[in-house]
Amino acid sequence: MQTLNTSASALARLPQEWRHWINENLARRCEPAVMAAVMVRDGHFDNRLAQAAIEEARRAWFPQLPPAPSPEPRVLPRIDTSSNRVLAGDRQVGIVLSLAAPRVVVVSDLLSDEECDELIAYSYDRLERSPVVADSDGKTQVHAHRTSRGAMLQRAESPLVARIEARLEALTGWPAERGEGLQVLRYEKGNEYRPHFDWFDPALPGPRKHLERGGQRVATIVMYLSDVGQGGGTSFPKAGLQVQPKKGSAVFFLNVSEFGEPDQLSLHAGEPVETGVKVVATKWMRERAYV
Ligand SMILES: O=C(O)CCC(=O)C(=O)O
Ligand SMILES: [Fe+2]
Repeated sequence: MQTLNTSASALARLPQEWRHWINENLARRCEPAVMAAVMVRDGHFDNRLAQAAIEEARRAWFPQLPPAPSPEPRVLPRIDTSSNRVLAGDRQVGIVLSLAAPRVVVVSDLLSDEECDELIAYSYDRLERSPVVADSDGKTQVHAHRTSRGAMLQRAESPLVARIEARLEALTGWPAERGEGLQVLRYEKGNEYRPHFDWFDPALPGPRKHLERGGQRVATIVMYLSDVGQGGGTSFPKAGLQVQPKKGSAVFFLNVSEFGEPDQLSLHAGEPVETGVKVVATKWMRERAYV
């Protein structure tokens, strides 16, 4: 990733072809936020730099266009990591690890063994090969990068599901309504979820469609419903961090920066399971109500 000093002229620091590209796209009335997303994805520029350069170009070349609203810090899901225990509604949860960037928190004792077993049994008959979102049209499709089987649950579809969602709401301060239903995933030997982002790329037509309903996926919590023999960790390659599944524990992470923009550091993977079976329940938290 190119991170350049944004205090001097951001525009002057860009390669000429990118200055041209900005000029052409401003002329086409392209949205600055989408332009910045393309620059991050294809030019590997820092988001701040891309935004500063686009705004500078607008002022210099297209003063008649309105300025892009300056990004403001967002209220995001958060877990209180000021002590080693936190009350999550009906249950005391342990804080095991807290990382600043990317923001990752590992918690223990989020679910009881009985709750884990009940959720596995409850969803077992509904498991189907897990899909990914296509870049072109946003439809879901199976892909070699994601080989687990999974079941998409509705919010509050059973008393157990509702209880877990209420606990997550208390833990993260994020209303259950601003989130998709739980997704139970089962990984058998060799199954994995290769490195990916949970955020939708606003620069791609398919994922962009998913932003219309509920906005960005701002945070994720992956709850481990089983232990696993070997392999199967949740890894964050850009942070050199790996979290090994432990029944009842969970890993929470933010997918966006404090300004709500896609965070490149949030890249993560479900490593291939070598022995045993890994079962998780993922909750994707959205910017707004997901209805
Ligand atoms: O299985 C894992 O450890 C990660 C799952 C994941 O990344 C997801 O469900 O988005
Ligand atoms: Fe993920």
